Amino acid sequence: MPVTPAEMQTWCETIVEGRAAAPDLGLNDYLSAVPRLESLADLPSGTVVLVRGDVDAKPGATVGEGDIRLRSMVDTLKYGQERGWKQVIFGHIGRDPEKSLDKVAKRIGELLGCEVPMIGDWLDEETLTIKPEVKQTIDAAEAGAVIVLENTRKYNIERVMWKAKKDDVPALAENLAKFSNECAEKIGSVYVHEAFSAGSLDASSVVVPAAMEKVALGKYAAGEFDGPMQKCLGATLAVFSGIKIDKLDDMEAMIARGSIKQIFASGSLAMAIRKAIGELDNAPVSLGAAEDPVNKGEPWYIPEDRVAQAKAIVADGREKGITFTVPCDSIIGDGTSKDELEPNDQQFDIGPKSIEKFHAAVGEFIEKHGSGAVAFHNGVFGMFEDPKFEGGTKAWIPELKRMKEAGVEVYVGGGEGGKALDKYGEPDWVTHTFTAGGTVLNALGSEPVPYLVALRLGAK
Ligand SMILES: Nc1ncnc2c1ncn2[C@@H]1O[C@H](COP(=O)(O)OP(=O)(O)OP(=O)(O)O)[C@@H](O)[C@H]1O
Ligand SMILES: O=C(O)[C@H](O)COP(=O)(O)O
Repeated sequence: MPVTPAEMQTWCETIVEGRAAAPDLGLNDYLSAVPRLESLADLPSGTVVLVRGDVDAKPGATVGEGDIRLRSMVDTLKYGQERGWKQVIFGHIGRDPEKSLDKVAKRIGELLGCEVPMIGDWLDEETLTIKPEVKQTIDAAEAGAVIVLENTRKYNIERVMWKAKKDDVPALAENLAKFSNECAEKIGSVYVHEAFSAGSLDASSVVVPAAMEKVALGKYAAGEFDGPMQKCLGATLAVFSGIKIDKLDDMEAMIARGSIKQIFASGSLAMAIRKAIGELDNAPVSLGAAEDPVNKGEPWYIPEDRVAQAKAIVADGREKGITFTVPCDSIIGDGTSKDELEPNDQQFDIGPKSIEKFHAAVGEFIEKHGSGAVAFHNGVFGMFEDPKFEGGTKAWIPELKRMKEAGVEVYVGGGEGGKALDKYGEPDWVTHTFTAGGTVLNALGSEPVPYLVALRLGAK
Protein backbone atom coordinates (compact mmCIF):
# COMPACT_ATOMS: atom_id res chain seq x y z
CA MET A 1 0.00 0.00 0.00
CA PRO A 2 1.69 3.26 -1.06
CA VAL A 3 2.45 5.70 1.76
CA THR A 4 0.49 8.95 1.47
CA PRO A 5 2.10 12.38 1.89
CA ALA A 6 0.12 12.82 5.12
CA GLU A 7 1.39 9.51 6.47
CA MET A 8 4.91 10.42 5.38
CA GLN A 9 4.63 13.76 7.17
CA THR A 10 3.71 12.05 10.44
CA TRP A 11 6.48 9.50 9.94
CA CYS A 12 9.17 12.13 9.29
CA GLU A 13 8.01 14.34 12.17
CA THR A 14 8.56 11.36 14.46
CA ILE A 15 12.02 10.80 12.99
CA VAL A 16 13.02 14.46 13.38
CA GLU A 17 11.67 14.69 16.94
CA GLY A 18 13.80 11.71 18.05
CA ARG A 19 13.63 11.22 21.81
CA ALA A 20 11.03 13.96 22.18
CA ALA A 21 8.57 11.82 20.17
CA ALA A 22 8.94 8.88 22.58
CA PRO A 23 10.81 10.00 25.72
CA ASP A 24 10.07 6.77 27.59
CA LEU A 25 11.65 4.50 24.97
CA GLY A 26 15.22 3.33 25.50
CA LEU A 27 17.52 1.47 23.14
CA ASN A 28 16.23 -1.95 24.13
CA ASP A 29 12.61 -0.87 23.60
CA TYR A 30 13.49 -0.06 19.98
CA LEU A 31 15.47 -3.27 19.55
CA SER A 32 12.65 -5.44 20.85
CA ALA A 33 10.22 -3.79 18.43
CA VAL A 34 12.42 -4.24 15.35
CA PRO A 35 12.05 -7.47 13.31
CA ARG A 36 15.25 -9.42 12.70
CA LEU A 37 16.44 -10.95 9.46
CA GLU A 38 15.11 -14.39 10.40
CA SER A 39 11.58 -12.96 10.27
CA LEU A 40 12.02 -12.92 6.47
CA ALA A 41 13.18 -16.56 6.27
CA ASP A 42 10.10 -17.76 4.37
CA LEU A 43 10.30 -15.19 1.59
CA PRO A 44 10.27 -17.15 -1.70
CA SER A 45 13.19 -17.38 -4.08
CA GLY A 46 13.24 -14.45 -6.50
CA THR A 47 11.91 -11.97 -3.94
CA VAL A 48 13.55 -8.58 -4.43
CA VAL A 49 14.99 -7.28 -1.15
CA LEU A 50 16.20 -3.69 -0.83
CA VAL A 51 19.27 -3.68 1.45
CA ARG A 52 20.39 -0.43 3.04
CA GLY A 53 24.09 -1.28 3.11
CA ASP A 54 27.02 -0.01 5.17
CA VAL A 55 28.84 0.99 2.00
CA ASP A 56 30.68 4.08 3.25
CA ALA A 57 34.06 2.42 2.79
CA LYS A 58 37.33 2.92 0.91
CA PRO A 59 38.42 -0.65 0.01
CA GLY A 60 42.21 -0.99 -0.24
CA ALA A 61 44.20 -3.03 -2.74
CA THR A 62 43.44 -6.39 -1.13
CA VAL A 63 40.46 -7.94 0.65
CA GLY A 64 40.61 -7.03 4.32
CA GLU A 65 41.93 -3.53 3.69
CA GLY A 66 39.50 -0.69 4.32
CA ASP A 67 36.47 -2.94 3.90
CA ILE A 68 35.43 -3.86 7.45
CA ARG A 69 31.97 -2.35 6.86
CA LEU A 70 31.56 -4.33 3.63
CA ARG A 71 32.67 -7.53 5.37
CA SER A 72 30.12 -6.82 8.09
CA MET A 73 27.32 -7.26 5.51
CA VAL A 74 28.45 -10.64 4.17
CA ASP A 75 26.41 -12.86 6.53
CA THR A 76 23.20 -11.01 5.70
CA LEU A 77 23.89 -11.02 1.96
CA LYS A 78 24.72 -14.73 2.01
CA TYR A 79 21.54 -15.41 3.99
CA GLY A 80 19.59 -13.79 1.17
CA GLN A 81 21.57 -15.53 -1.58
CA GLU A 82 20.94 -18.94 -0.01
CA ARG A 83 17.20 -18.19 -0.19
CA GLY A 84 17.37 -17.01 -3.79
CA TRP A 85 16.54 -13.38 -3.00
CA LYS A 86 17.55 -10.73 -5.49
CA GLN A 87 19.26 -8.20 -3.20
CA VAL A 88 19.59 -4.58 -4.29
CA ILE A 89 22.06 -2.71 -2.08
CA PHE A 90 21.81 1.05 -1.74
CA GLY A 91 23.48 3.53 0.57
CA HIS A 92 25.93 6.41 0.82
CA ILE A 93 29.65 6.94 0.57
CA GLY A 94 31.15 10.06 2.17
CA ARG A 95 29.56 13.50 1.98
CA ASP A 96 30.62 14.47 -1.56
CA PRO A 97 27.67 13.59 -3.84
CA GLU A 98 30.12 12.85 -6.65
CA LYS A 99 31.78 9.96 -4.80
CA SER A 100 31.15 6.58 -6.41
CA LEU A 101 30.43 3.11 -5.08
CA ASP A 102 32.18 1.47 -8.02
CA LYS A 103 35.09 0.16 -5.94
CA VAL A 104 32.68 -0.87 -3.18
CA ALA A 105 30.56 -2.94 -5.60
CA LYS A 106 33.70 -4.66 -6.89
CA ARG A 107 34.86 -5.54 -3.36
CA ILE A 108 31.42 -6.85 -2.39
CA GLY A 109 31.70 -9.14 -5.42
CA GLU A 110 35.12 -10.31 -4.24
CA LEU A 111 33.75 -10.97 -0.76
CA LEU A 112 30.74 -12.92 -2.10
CA GLY A 113 32.63 -14.62 -4.92
CA CYS A 114 30.26 -13.40 -7.61
CA GLU A 115 29.72 -10.57 -10.07
CA VAL A 116 28.01 -7.59 -8.39
CA PRO A 117 26.97 -5.07 -11.05
CA MET A 118 26.45 -1.42 -10.14
CA ILE A 119 23.74 0.72 -11.69
CA GLY A 120 25.25 4.19 -12.05
CA ASP A 121 22.32 6.48 -12.68
CA TRP A 122 19.15 5.03 -11.19
CA LEU A 123 16.91 7.96 -10.28
CA ASP A 124 15.36 10.68 -12.42
CA GLU A 125 15.59 13.55 -9.93
CA GLU A 126 13.19 15.77 -11.87
CA THR A 127 10.30 13.32 -11.63
CA LEU A 128 11.63 11.30 -8.67
CA THR A 129 11.08 8.14 -10.65
CA ILE A 130 13.36 5.11 -10.62
CA LYS A 131 14.86 4.66 -14.08
CA PRO A 132 13.67 1.69 -16.21
CA GLU A 133 17.19 0.19 -16.25
CA VAL A 134 16.80 -0.75 -12.59
CA LYS A 135 13.74 -2.94 -13.10
CA GLN A 136 15.21 -4.34 -16.32
CA THR A 137 18.42 -5.34 -14.51
CA ILE A 138 16.51 -6.89 -11.60
CA ASP A 139 14.12 -8.80 -13.91
CA ALA A 140 17.05 -10.16 -15.93
CA ALA A 141 19.02 -11.19 -12.81
CA GLU A 142 19.17 -14.76 -11.57
CA ALA A 143 17.75 -15.74 -8.17
CA GLY A 144 20.44 -15.00 -5.57
CA ALA A 145 21.86 -12.03 -7.47
CA VAL A 146 23.30 -8.99 -5.69
CA ILE A 147 23.14 -5.57 -7.35
CA VAL A 148 24.45 -2.20 -6.11
CA LEU A 149 22.89 1.19 -6.83
CA GLU A 150 25.24 4.18 -7.10
CA ASN A 151 25.82 6.45 -4.10
CA THR A 152 22.40 7.52 -2.77
CA ARG A 153 23.84 10.90 -1.76
CA LYS A 154 24.29 11.64 -5.46
CA TYR A 155 20.63 12.64 -5.26
CA ASN A 156 19.31 15.54 -3.20
CA ILE A 157 16.29 13.56 -1.96
CA GLU A 158 18.68 11.40 0.10
CA ARG A 159 19.93 14.45 2.01
CA VAL A 160 16.84 16.63 2.50
CA MET A 161 16.16 15.36 6.03
CA TRP A 162 19.69 15.94 7.33
CA LYS A 163 19.04 19.30 8.96
CA ALA A 164 15.23 19.27 8.80
CA LYS A 165 13.29 20.62 11.76
CA LYS A 166 9.69 19.52 12.46
CA ASP A 167 8.33 22.64 10.71
CA ASP A 168 10.30 21.77 7.57
CA VAL A 169 8.67 18.34 7.20
CA PRO A 170 5.31 19.28 5.56
CA ALA A 171 7.11 20.77 2.56
CA LEU A 172 9.23 17.62 2.16
CA ALA A 173 6.54 14.98 2.68
CA GLU A 174 5.15 14.74 -0.85
CA ASN A 175 8.51 14.15 -2.53
CA LEU A 176 9.68 11.77 0.17
CA ALA A 177 6.47 9.77 -0.21
CA LYS A 178 6.90 9.66 -3.99
CA PHE A 179 10.53 8.53 -3.73
CA SER A 180 9.74 5.85 -1.17
CA ASN A 181 6.76 4.54 -3.15
CA GLU A 182 8.94 4.41 -6.26
CA CYS A 183 11.49 2.28 -4.42
CA ALA A 184 8.75 -0.09 -3.25
CA GLU A 185 7.11 -0.32 -6.65
CA LYS A 186 10.14 -0.38 -8.97
CA ILE A 187 12.69 -2.19 -6.78
CA GLY A 188 11.14 -4.12 -3.92
CA SER A 189 8.83 -3.81 -0.91
CA VAL A 190 11.02 -5.80 1.49
CA TYR A 191 13.74 -3.78 3.26
CA VAL A 192 16.74 -4.88 5.32
CA HIS A 193 18.89 -2.33 7.18
CA GLU A 194 22.44 -3.66 7.40
CA ALA A 195 24.23 -0.30 7.84
CA PHE A 196 25.25 -0.13 11.51
CA SER A 197 27.21 3.09 10.97
CA ALA A 198 24.59 4.95 8.92
CA GLY A 199 23.40 7.11 11.78
CA SER A 200 22.37 10.19 9.81
CA LEU A 201 18.90 11.11 8.52
CA ASP A 202 19.45 9.78 5.00
CA ALA A 203 16.18 8.98 3.24
CA SER A 204 17.53 5.50 2.44
CA SER A 205 17.87 4.85 6.20
CA VAL A 206 14.94 6.66 7.81
CA VAL A 207 12.32 7.39 5.10
CA VAL A 208 12.18 4.55 2.55
CA PRO A 209 11.06 2.01 5.20
CA ALA A 210 7.76 3.93 5.36
CA ALA A 211 6.70 2.44 2.00
CA MET A 212 7.87 -1.10 2.71
CA GLU A 213 5.64 -4.14 3.33
CA LYS A 214 8.31 -5.80 5.47
CA VAL A 215 11.40 -4.43 7.28
CA ALA A 216 14.19 -6.13 9.26
CA LEU A 217 17.52 -5.37 10.92
CA GLY A 218 20.51 -7.15 9.40
CA LYS A 219 22.54 -9.80 11.22
CA TYR A 220 25.64 -7.68 11.88
CA ALA A 221 23.80 -4.62 13.15
CA ALA A 222 21.59 -6.80 15.35
CA GLY A 223 24.66 -8.55 16.73
CA GLU A 224 26.38 -5.24 17.56
CA PHE A 225 23.33 -3.96 19.42
CA ASP A 226 22.61 -7.26 21.19
CA GLY A 227 26.22 -7.90 22.17
CA PRO A 228 28.90 -5.20 22.59
CA MET A 229 26.36 -2.38 22.88
CA GLN A 230 24.64 -4.06 25.81
CA LYS A 231 28.00 -4.18 27.58
CA CYS A 232 28.56 -0.47 26.92
CA LEU A 233 25.14 0.37 28.35
CA GLY A 234 26.61 -0.75 31.68
CA ALA A 235 30.01 0.94 31.28
CA THR A 236 31.95 1.88 34.43
CA LEU A 237 34.28 4.28 32.62
CA ALA A 238 33.42 6.54 29.68
CA VAL A 239 36.00 8.52 27.71
CA PHE A 240 34.52 11.45 25.80
CA SER A 241 36.88 13.32 23.50
CA GLY A 242 37.05 15.02 20.13
CA ILE A 243 35.52 18.23 18.87
CA LYS A 244 31.73 17.69 18.87
CA ILE A 245 30.55 19.61 21.94
CA ASP A 246 27.09 17.97 21.70
CA LYS A 247 28.70 14.84 23.10
CA LEU A 248 28.04 16.45 26.49
CA ASP A 249 24.40 15.45 25.93
CA ASP A 250 25.47 11.83 25.50
CA MET A 251 27.72 12.06 28.57
CA GLU A 252 24.76 13.36 30.58
CA ALA A 253 22.58 10.49 29.36
CA MET A 254 25.22 7.85 30.12
CA ILE A 255 25.65 9.22 33.66
CA ALA A 256 21.87 9.21 34.15
CA ARG A 257 21.81 5.46 33.45
CA GLY A 258 23.73 4.94 36.69
CA SER A 259 26.64 2.60 35.92
CA ILE A 260 29.37 5.22 35.28
CA LYS A 261 31.98 5.64 38.02
CA GLN A 262 34.70 7.50 36.10
CA ILE A 263 34.62 10.02 33.23
CA PHE A 264 37.69 11.01 31.22
CA ALA A 265 37.09 14.09 29.07
CA SER A 266 39.71 15.25 26.59
CA GLY A 267 40.17 16.98 23.28
CA SER A 268 38.36 20.17 22.41
CA LEU A 269 35.07 19.27 24.11
CA ALA A 270 36.83 18.70 27.44
CA MET A 271 37.43 22.44 27.72
CA ALA A 272 33.81 22.87 28.81
CA ILE A 273 34.28 20.38 31.63
CA ARG A 274 37.66 21.89 32.57
CA LYS A 275 36.08 25.37 32.79
CA ALA A 276 33.16 23.98 34.80
CA ILE A 277 35.40 22.26 37.32
CA GLY A 278 37.41 25.46 37.66
CA GLU A 279 34.27 27.37 38.52
CA LEU A 280 32.94 24.70 40.90
CA ASP A 281 36.29 24.50 42.71
CA ASN A 282 36.92 28.26 42.78
CA ALA A 283 39.99 27.83 40.60
CA PRO A 284 38.97 29.75 37.46
CA VAL A 285 40.40 28.53 34.15
CA SER A 286 40.84 30.49 30.93
CA LEU A 287 39.88 28.69 27.72
CA GLY A 288 41.70 31.25 25.60
CA ALA A 289 40.37 31.57 22.05
CA ALA A 290 37.82 28.81 22.68
CA GLU A 291 35.75 31.15 24.86
CA ASP A 292 36.21 34.34 22.78
CA PRO A 293 32.81 35.11 21.18
CA VAL A 294 34.62 36.23 18.04
CA ASN A 295 35.21 32.53 17.44
CA LYS A 296 31.64 31.37 18.06
CA GLY A 297 31.36 30.00 14.53
CA GLU A 298 34.29 27.64 15.08
CA PRO A 299 33.64 23.96 15.95
CA TRP A 300 36.13 24.27 18.85
CA TYR A 301 34.31 27.26 20.38
CA ILE A 302 32.92 26.53 23.88
CA PRO A 303 29.66 28.47 24.41
CA GLU A 304 28.64 29.56 27.90
CA ASP A 305 25.54 27.34 27.92
CA ARG A 306 27.75 24.29 27.41
CA VAL A 307 29.89 25.34 30.40
CA ALA A 308 26.70 25.67 32.44
CA GLN A 309 25.63 22.19 31.29
CA ALA A 310 29.09 20.84 32.18
CA LYS A 311 28.81 22.35 35.68
CA ALA A 312 25.51 20.57 36.22
CA ILE A 313 26.95 17.30 34.88
CA VAL A 314 29.99 17.48 37.19
CA ALA A 315 27.99 18.57 40.25
CA ASP A 316 25.43 15.79 39.73
CA GLY A 317 28.14 13.26 38.90
CA ARG A 318 30.20 14.08 41.96
CA GLU A 319 27.12 13.56 44.14
CA LYS A 320 26.89 10.09 42.57
CA GLY A 321 30.54 9.41 43.40
CA ILE A 322 31.78 9.85 39.83
CA THR A 323 35.37 10.99 39.32
CA PHE A 324 36.02 13.40 36.45
CA THR A 325 39.47 13.56 34.89
CA VAL A 326 40.20 16.46 32.53
CA PRO A 327 43.38 17.90 30.96
CA CYS A 328 45.50 20.31 33.03
CA ASP A 329 47.72 21.73 30.29
CA SER A 330 47.50 22.32 26.54
CA ILE A 331 49.55 22.31 23.37
CA ILE A 332 48.96 25.61 21.55
CA GLY A 333 49.41 26.52 17.90
CA ASP A 334 53.21 26.78 17.96
CA GLY A 335 53.49 23.30 19.45
CA THR A 336 54.53 24.48 22.93
CA SER A 337 52.69 23.48 26.09
CA LYS A 338 50.97 25.85 28.53
CA ASP A 339 49.22 25.31 31.84
CA GLU A 340 47.12 28.47 31.61
CA LEU A 341 45.85 29.66 28.23
CA GLU A 342 46.06 33.36 27.44
CA PRO A 343 43.17 35.11 25.62
CA ASN A 344 44.35 34.39 22.08
CA ASP A 345 45.74 30.92 22.71
CA GLN A 346 43.96 28.07 20.91
CA GLN A 347 44.53 24.59 22.29
CA PHE A 348 45.10 21.79 19.76
CA ASP A 349 46.13 18.92 22.02
CA ILE A 350 46.57 18.04 25.68
CA GLY A 351 50.04 18.66 27.14
CA PRO A 352 52.62 16.39 28.87
CA LYS A 353 51.23 17.05 32.36
CA SER A 354 47.77 15.94 31.17
CA ILE A 355 49.23 12.78 29.66
CA GLU A 356 50.80 11.99 33.04
CA LYS A 357 47.55 12.85 34.83
CA PHE A 358 45.52 10.52 32.60
CA HIS A 359 48.12 7.77 32.99
CA ALA A 360 47.87 8.02 36.79
CA ALA A 361 44.06 8.15 36.64
CA VAL A 362 44.00 4.92 34.60
CA GLY A 363 46.11 3.28 37.29
CA GLU A 364 43.67 4.42 39.98
CA PHE A 365 40.72 3.20 37.88
CA ILE A 366 42.29 -0.21 37.40
CA GLU A 367 43.05 -0.46 41.11
CA LYS A 368 39.53 0.59 42.10
CA HIS A 369 37.42 -1.14 39.44
CA GLY A 370 39.82 -3.35 37.45
CA SER A 371 38.79 -6.77 36.29
CA GLY A 372 35.15 -6.96 35.17
CA ALA A 373 34.84 -3.22 34.65
CA VAL A 374 33.74 -1.94 31.22
CA ALA A 375 35.36 1.08 29.55
CA PHE A 376 33.90 2.88 26.54
CA HIS A 377 36.09 5.25 24.51
CA ASN A 378 35.01 7.77 21.87
CA GLY A 379 36.97 10.44 20.01
CA VAL A 380 40.54 11.73 20.02
CA PHE A 381 42.57 13.95 22.38
CA GLY A 382 43.77 16.52 19.88
CA MET A 383 43.95 17.50 16.23
CA PHE A 384 45.90 14.30 15.73
CA GLU A 385 45.90 14.56 11.96
CA ASP A 386 48.76 17.06 12.46
CA PRO A 387 51.86 15.35 13.95
CA LYS A 388 52.40 18.50 16.05
CA PHE A 389 49.17 17.72 17.88
CA GLU A 390 49.09 13.93 17.98
CA GLY A 391 50.94 13.49 21.29
CA GLY A 392 47.88 13.24 23.53
CA THR A 393 46.05 10.73 21.35
CA LYS A 394 49.20 8.73 20.66
CA ALA A 395 49.90 8.46 24.41
CA TRP A 396 46.29 7.52 25.23
CA ILE A 397 45.82 4.54 22.91
CA PRO A 398 48.30 2.31 24.89
CA GLU A 399 46.27 3.13 28.03
CA LEU A 400 43.37 1.23 26.44
CA LYS A 401 45.66 -1.79 26.07
CA ARG A 402 46.81 -1.33 29.69
CA MET A 403 43.20 -1.44 30.89
CA LYS A 404 42.39 -4.49 28.78
CA GLU A 405 45.45 -6.32 30.14
CA ALA A 406 44.19 -5.48 33.63
CA GLY A 407 40.91 -7.26 32.91
CA VAL A 408 38.80 -4.28 31.88
CA GLU A 409 36.54 -4.83 28.84
CA VAL A 410 37.45 -1.97 26.52
CA TYR A 411 35.10 -0.82 23.74
CA VAL A 412 35.95 1.84 21.17
CA GLY A 413 33.37 3.89 19.27
CA GLY A 414 34.32 4.05 15.60
CA GLY A 415 34.95 7.27 13.74
CA GLU A 416 38.13 9.11 14.69
CA GLY A 417 38.58 7.00 17.81
CA GLY A 418 38.70 3.88 15.66
CA LYS A 419 41.12 5.56 13.27
CA ALA A 420 43.42 6.50 16.18
CA LEU A 421 43.47 2.87 17.38
CA ASP A 422 44.44 1.78 13.86
CA LYS A 423 47.14 4.48 13.70
CA TYR A 424 48.73 4.07 17.15
CA GLY A 425 47.73 0.58 18.26
CA GLU A 426 46.43 -2.80 17.22
CA PRO A 427 42.84 -4.10 17.04
CA ASP A 428 43.53 -6.64 19.81
CA TRP A 429 44.54 -3.87 22.20
CA VAL A 430 40.82 -3.50 22.92
CA THR A 431 37.89 -5.88 23.36
CA HIS A 432 35.86 -4.50 20.43
CA THR A 433 35.86 -1.58 18.03
CA PHE A 434 32.54 -0.51 16.58
CA THR A 435 32.49 0.36 12.89
CA ALA A 436 30.70 3.59 13.73
CA GLY A 437 31.01 6.60 16.01
CA GLY A 438 27.81 8.62 15.84
CA THR A 439 25.50 5.56 15.94
CA VAL A 440 27.16 4.29 19.13
CA LEU A 441 26.91 7.65 20.88
CA ASN A 442 23.25 7.86 19.88
CA ALA A 443 22.60 4.36 21.17
CA LEU A 444 24.38 5.03 24.47
CA GLY A 445 23.44 8.64 24.76
CA SER A 446 20.74 11.23 24.48
CA GLU A 447 18.96 10.47 21.20
CA PRO A 448 17.64 7.22 19.68
CA VAL A 449 19.38 5.78 16.63
CA PRO A 450 17.34 7.22 13.74
CA TYR A 451 17.21 4.02 11.67
CA LEU A 452 15.97 2.07 14.70
CA VAL A 453 13.17 4.61 15.05
CA ALA A 454 12.31 4.05 11.37
CA LEU A 455 12.44 0.26 11.63
CA ARG A 456 10.19 0.35 14.70
CA LEU A 457 7.71 2.52 12.79
CA GLY A 458 7.92 0.24 9.76
CA ALA A 459 7.46 -3.03 11.68
CA LYS A 460 4.09 -4.40 10.65
N1 LIG B 1 41.73 20.42 20.71
C1 LIG B 1 41.34 20.23 19.46
N2 LIG B 1 41.39 21.23 18.57
C2 LIG B 1 40.98 21.03 17.29
N3 LIG B 1 40.50 19.85 16.80
C3 LIG B 1 40.44 18.85 17.68
C4 LIG B 1 40.84 18.98 19.04
N4 LIG B 1 40.63 17.80 19.65
C5 LIG B 1 40.12 16.97 18.71
N5 LIG B 1 40.02 17.60 17.53
C6 LIG B 1 39.48 17.09 16.29
O1 LIG B 1 38.36 16.31 16.62
C7 LIG B 1 38.06 15.48 15.51
C8 LIG B 1 37.32 14.27 15.96
O2 LIG B 1 36.32 14.76 16.79
P1 LIG B 1 34.89 14.08 16.72
O3 LIG B 1 34.12 14.55 17.89
O4 LIG B 1 34.32 14.27 15.37
O5 LIG B 1 35.34 12.56 16.93
P2 LIG B 1 34.51 11.24 16.67
O6 LIG B 1 33.24 11.36 17.42
O7 LIG B 1 35.38 10.10 16.94
O8 LIG B 1 34.17 11.23 15.14
P3 LIG B 1 32.95 10.33 14.60
O9 LIG B 1 31.72 11.21 14.85
O10 LIG B 1 33.27 10.12 13.17
O11 LIG B 1 32.93 9.10 15.44
C9 LIG B 1 39.41 15.12 14.92
O12 LIG B 1 39.32 15.28 13.50
C10 LIG B 1 40.38 16.14 15.54
O13 LIG B 1 41.10 16.84 14.54
O1 LIG C 1 31.25 7.19 8.33
C1 LIG C 1 30.27 7.24 9.10
O2 LIG C 1 30.31 7.60 10.30
C2 LIG C 1 28.92 6.86 8.55
O3 LIG C 1 29.01 6.44 7.20
C3 LIG C 1 27.97 8.04 8.64
O4 LIG C 1 28.48 9.03 7.78
P1 LIG C 1 27.84 10.51 7.88
O5 LIG C 1 28.32 11.05 9.20
O6 LIG C 1 28.36 11.21 6.67
O7 LIG C 1 26.33 10.31 7.86
